[in-house]
Amino acid sequence: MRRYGKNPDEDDVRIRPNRKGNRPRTTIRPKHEDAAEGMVLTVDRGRLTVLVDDREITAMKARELGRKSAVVGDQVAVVGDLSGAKDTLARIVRVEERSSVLRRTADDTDPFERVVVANADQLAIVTALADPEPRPRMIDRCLVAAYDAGLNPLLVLTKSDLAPAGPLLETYGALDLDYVVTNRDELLTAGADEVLRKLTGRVTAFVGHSGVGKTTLVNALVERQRTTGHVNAVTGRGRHTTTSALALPLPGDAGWVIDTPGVRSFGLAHIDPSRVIHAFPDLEPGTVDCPRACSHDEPDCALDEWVATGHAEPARLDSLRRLLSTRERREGD
Ligand SMILES: Nc1nc2c(ncn2[C@@H]2O[C@H](COP(=O)(O)OP(=O)(O)OP(=O)(O)O)[C@@H](O)[C@H]2O)c(=O)[nH]1
Ligand SMILES: [Zn+2]
Repeated sequence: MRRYGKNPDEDDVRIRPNRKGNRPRTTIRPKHEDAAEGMVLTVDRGRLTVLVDDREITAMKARELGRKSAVVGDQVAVVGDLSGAKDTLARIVRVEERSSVLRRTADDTDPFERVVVANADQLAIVTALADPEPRPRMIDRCLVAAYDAGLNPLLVLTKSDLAPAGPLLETYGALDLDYVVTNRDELLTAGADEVLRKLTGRVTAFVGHSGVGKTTLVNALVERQRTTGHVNAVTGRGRHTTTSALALPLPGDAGWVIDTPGVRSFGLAHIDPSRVIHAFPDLEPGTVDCPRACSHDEPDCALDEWVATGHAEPARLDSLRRLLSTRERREGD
């Protein structure tokens, strides 16, 4: 089930005045200076849905982009028919520089490494507290992917009616993670405000295994828009067509949720330990005395001394080492 808010037949799209209308034209980009900027909402076999102002436009890559791909979350420049009318097709002539990339490494079922989402700043790791049982290995892998990509990890623990969150949170205590605990009844009666607070002002990519309640949660987050009257053009099209990620706006321009169906965990072969350690500012300075290309889990690693001399908590080093060791495990662990 993937429902998300809007009835595709509703024709209630509110067009806002062009917020960028008075932006001075730049002379730095002589080509396509008339291009409009937009955000990629979803990708379906070469057709991209791009939000330009408040219009959903179908576009394809211009030939000049070559092999460069545009993914969900990308800011792109589009030219051509930008009306968003049926059967029109605009062209993407430029993909703007990305502030972050969330990658998926090649695995058995998909031989290509891909960028899954661009420009996210948070990764929501959706895990049920029971049914299905939490899989700490999977959470660890997602954490490593988040740290590697420079995204803030957010643990979203669902189905709190079935089991307490305490034991799982204890496992991650040393990481001082952002988290939120929720369940379906609460979402349906009290609303999703508590979760929304963690998403406000951010672009959050959601990952989670099948059955953890991700759809229930995302629906609750997006559903509210109907009742608040903030209508968006995003959710009508392309919803059921694709396994691509899908960007959904939060009510009141509060941020974006990017659902990533089919991305249940991350292959981690591409991950560079030094980028992961960057997420451990208390440990990072201790690595200056490490041997070159230290795995940080070897006898000469300087982090043992760093912790022994009281610069950081031993539990933090344990957590870091546990995370780094997940790189050797297979996807699906
Ligand atoms: N007990 C309980 N069940 C829940 C809760 N949230 C969702 N469920 C049930 O768990 C099942 C999976 O929920 P979904 O929201 O479809 O989960 P999903 O992660 O999107 O799973 P897929 O649709 O398979 O990708 C459904 O039967 C839901 O009714 C909850 O908070 N508590
Ligand atoms: Zn080291």
